[in-house]
Amino acid sequence: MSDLTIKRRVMIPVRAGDVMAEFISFDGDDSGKEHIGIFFEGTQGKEANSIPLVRLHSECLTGDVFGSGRCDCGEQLDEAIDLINEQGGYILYLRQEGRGIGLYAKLEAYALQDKGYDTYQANEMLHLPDDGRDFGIAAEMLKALGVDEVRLLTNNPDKAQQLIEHGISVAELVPTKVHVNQHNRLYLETKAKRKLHTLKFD
Ligand SMILES: Nc1nc2c(ncn2[C@@H]2O[C@H](COP(=O)(O)OP(=O)(O)OP(=O)(O)O)[C@@H](O)[C@H]2O)c(=O)[nH]1
Ligand SMILES: [Zn+2]
Repeated sequence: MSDLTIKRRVMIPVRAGDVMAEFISFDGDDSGKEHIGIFFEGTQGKEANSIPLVRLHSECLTGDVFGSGRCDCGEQLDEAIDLINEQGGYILYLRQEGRGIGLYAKLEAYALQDKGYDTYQANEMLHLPDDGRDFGIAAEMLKALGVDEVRLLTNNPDKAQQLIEHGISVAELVPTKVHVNQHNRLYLETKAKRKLHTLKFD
């Protein structure tokens, strides 16, 4: 049983009102992180996809809000809104900035990357975990939402693994596009090598 319960559901017209999204808060998460569920009803109708498309999106202020070219988070979030608004499902916006190390530490890691270290070496030099994220909270959020089976939008097999370990069925892995630019190629290649992300480059 999940200890999380839904606290509030509020409709917010996003993308300048083009897309209706329901933002959902939760009670019962001791971390105080304020993870958010975002529900999209789906423009294709319920019959098209009975299993919700779900993205576990780790917060990235630089990418999500400012469109940073150092990563692909902003583009992935846009892609997720497009697809999930069509097909119906949820974005779980997880407050796991910098793969869980926080924004200030991510900036420290970026400063080291500017000296030639890769993303994972930089975290090691800061004595921080290369990935401090626990996706168990996402499974609890899904259970509170009454969702026990998902189609998961990700290139990160660890997310699916962790959901399954916490009792959520993953019916399908839906890959995200590879949003490569002149700044983030090394970051994406490192991710593919170190984290077994399934990224297909041109
Ligand atoms: N520590 C650290 N975190 C980063 C760096 N670049 C991006 N991030 C964070 O990485 C998180 C996104 O995770 P990724 O590993 O890019 O992708 P993923 O979410 O595991 O996998 P996908 O579902 O395929 O997108 C966000 O929280 C970003 O803030 C970096 O250089 N160092
Ligand atoms: Zn990012």
